[in-house]
Amino acid sequence: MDFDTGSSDFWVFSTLLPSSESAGHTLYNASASKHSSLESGETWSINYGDGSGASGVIYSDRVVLAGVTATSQAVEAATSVSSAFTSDTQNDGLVGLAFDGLNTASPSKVPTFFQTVQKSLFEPVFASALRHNAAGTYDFGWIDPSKYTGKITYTPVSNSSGYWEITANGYAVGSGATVSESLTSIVDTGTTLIYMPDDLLNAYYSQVNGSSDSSDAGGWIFPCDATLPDISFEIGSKEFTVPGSYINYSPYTDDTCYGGMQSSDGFPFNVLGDVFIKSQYIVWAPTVPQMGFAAP
Ligand SMILES: O[C@H]1CN[C@@H](c2nc(-c3ccc(C(F)(F)F)cc3)no2)C1
Repeated sequence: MDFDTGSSDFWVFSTLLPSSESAGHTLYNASASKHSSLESGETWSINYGDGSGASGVIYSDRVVLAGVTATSQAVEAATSVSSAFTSDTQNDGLVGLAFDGLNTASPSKVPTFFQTVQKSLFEPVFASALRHNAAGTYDFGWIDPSKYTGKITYTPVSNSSGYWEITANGYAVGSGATVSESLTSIVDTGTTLIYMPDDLLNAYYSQVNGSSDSSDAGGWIFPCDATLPDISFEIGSKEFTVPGSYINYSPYTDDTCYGGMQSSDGFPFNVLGDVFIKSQYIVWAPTVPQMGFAAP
């Protein structure tokens, strides 16, 4: 399952899909499930930032995820998925972890898995400990002191948009001075890269010899052997640093690489995606709402 703090639908590949769309996936079969019942009249249809999407009907069923049991969870069963989902055979559905506003169920919205279980948890929080080039973890219901160092710094979340939206107060490139700039950003585990304004990108990539904003590549590229400075974001009163090596996202040509931080120009907000999220231990507390950040 793909855990996505940028959406609020809990959906799964199902036996209701045509086999051309479900080949290679593990399928939810409501009719073979002891506790399932159709939520008649309820449908859902979602589109993601990259244009992919899925739609279907809704059952309630007993769901166990990460050892946490939802005795009656709205399970959005796909009857149609876009080709990108069919091709991503590592993924049999999405666990939306954002707020109500983004749920696509109609005519009535349905709760996310976390909304269903949060009252039963030791603490109504979940925490992400994603890692660079290594498996990460999500914890539900508790904060694991073995996964972070120092103090957790909390910052308020604005959830009126349905997203985990925070405002960073500035940034620093490498060991440079902090530039004060209000950066309204969503923190989205389902988005891979960091997306920030052009002035920040120019300040950053100007420190990378041979970098350029390439229309062919669709963003900033640089020589793969370039030394990349760290980028720090000021959240609350503290700096949270992404190691420069995380900004070397992927090879573009034999010797040029594509940046893990690209332009948010034209977006309704900036995005702190996985390139940022995996540099921190993050506590997600929807009942406040607030988020906590600590170095891993
Ligand atoms: O919409 C925003 C909400 N969070 C971001 C997000 N995007 C996806 C996604 C997952 C899998 C695929 C596919 F398998 F390749 F199709 C595509 C998109 N999951 O979260 C963007």
